[in-house]
Amino acid sequence: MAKRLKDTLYEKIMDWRPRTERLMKEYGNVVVDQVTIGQILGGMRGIKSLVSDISYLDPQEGIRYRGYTLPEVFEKLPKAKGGNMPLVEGLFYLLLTGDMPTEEQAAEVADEFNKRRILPRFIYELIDAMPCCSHPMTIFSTAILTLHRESFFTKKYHAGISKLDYWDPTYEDSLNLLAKLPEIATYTYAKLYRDGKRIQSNPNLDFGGNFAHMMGIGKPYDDVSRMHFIVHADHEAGNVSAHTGHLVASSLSDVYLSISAMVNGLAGPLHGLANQEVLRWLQDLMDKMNGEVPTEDELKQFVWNTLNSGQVIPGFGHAVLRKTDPRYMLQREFSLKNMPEDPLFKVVDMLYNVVPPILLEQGKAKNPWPNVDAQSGVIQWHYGIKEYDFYTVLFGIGRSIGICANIIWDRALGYPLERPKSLTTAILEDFAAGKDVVIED
Ligand SMILES: CC(=O)SCCNC(=O)CCNC(=O)[C@H](O)C(C)(C)COP(=O)(O)OP(=O)(O)OC[C@H]1O[C@@H](n2cnc3c(N)ncnc32)[C@H](O)[C@@H]1OP(=O)(O)O
Ligand SMILES: O=C([O-])CC(=O)C(=O)O
Repeated sequence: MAKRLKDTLYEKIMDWRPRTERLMKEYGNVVVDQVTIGQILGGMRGIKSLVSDISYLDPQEGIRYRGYTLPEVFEKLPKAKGGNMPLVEGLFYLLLTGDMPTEEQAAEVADEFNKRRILPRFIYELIDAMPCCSHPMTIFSTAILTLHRESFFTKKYHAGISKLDYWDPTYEDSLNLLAKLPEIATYTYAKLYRDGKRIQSNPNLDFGGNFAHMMGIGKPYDDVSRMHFIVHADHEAGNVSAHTGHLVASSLSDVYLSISAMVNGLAGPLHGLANQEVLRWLQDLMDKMNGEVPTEDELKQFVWNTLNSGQVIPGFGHAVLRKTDPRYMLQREFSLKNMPEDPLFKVVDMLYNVVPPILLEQGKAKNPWPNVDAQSGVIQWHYGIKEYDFYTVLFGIGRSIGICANIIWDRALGYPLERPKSLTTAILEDFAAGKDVVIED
């Protein structure tokens, strides 16, 4: 019998703690980076000031989860029965422990999720009570926030638990929350777009398979869901959603408060919501073309019109990446294999060639290449989810997996309250003038 996940995690935590403690005690004064006025005013781009061992983003290569590139993750994780894609449960095991799980280890996570997936009645009532025009992300975030009253961490904290044990109830909260997300999302979808007609969850299915089942969409949507959740799980610690989750958790807000906050960050159009924006923008284009696939010249004109009206091209550019996003490539390969004749995919594929030279010619974007959001929505559209407002909820489910793993480790390693120092414009002007500015730490 393999060791239980929680025991494995505990051992890893005990091994890791001395590394962090030693860095802090013996090397706390080693300089890693310097900060310029441009960075302070420019959204802190490039400042090396966060730590996460769950994933690492190389500007050229893209994301690695626990050292594995995405193709390696997809190749090595245990696959779902009757599907071609890996189990989301296995990904959670990998992100949490750094070990590639066996089938048995992934099955243990599936079992844990299954035991915890039932939603309290008040969440259904809450979703039912939301105004009909609410954005699905608002409902998703509110439902997660409302689950806060279930927090095991908060109860333990009030009971006086030791700091060294914070990770344990955080782990329990994380599993309890992750297990419930597919039900929250699919109930929201049914309520908003299917007159409340929901499909009950099937405890015999895996996370992705059950999600597809509750959405009422047949194969290969189970694999599409698994791929989607895995691809979106983590993108190191500085992106808006991950950073928000970490920041809020740093005040010892529990996982429900932290994940609800991270979902709100994800819901912005420069971040996760860009996948919805891509579809909105493409639909606008298709309307103008009366449903016909545009010619390359028409597409170029549409891209220029968007730029000339002062808007961004959704799904292109990135704050860190300087090459085409491997998450884009992975989904593109899936599309070429499974839906090459989809008219919308054909336009997305044309954009792949058309947009980068235009962004280069415009000369503003540091990265003219497509990101994950340029490809994810068109796959959902192809398999029948045309309500693109819903797409970022799917992103949110995936991202919660990575951020819960991050928050558990934040607690395990005792990362403190996050509180950088802010300055005034006048102080920056003094720095700019070369004055001898002294600011007490
Ligand atoms: C999951 C994700 O979050 S992936 C990103 C999803 N977001 C999008 O796809 C939205 C479109 N892309 C963008 O707006 C940007 O590329 C971002 C927000 C992702 C990154 O922003 P930054 O790090 O500031 O990008 P960068 O340094 O290249 O920006 C420089 C200039 O190029 C512009 N630019 C960057 N990308 C684009 C784009 N896709 N279309 C038009 N202009 C762009 C910026 O708006 C900025 O203009 P400004 O000087 O007038 O302010
Ligand atoms: O890394 C970023 O800034 C944005 C992104 O692609 C993500 O969070 O998935």
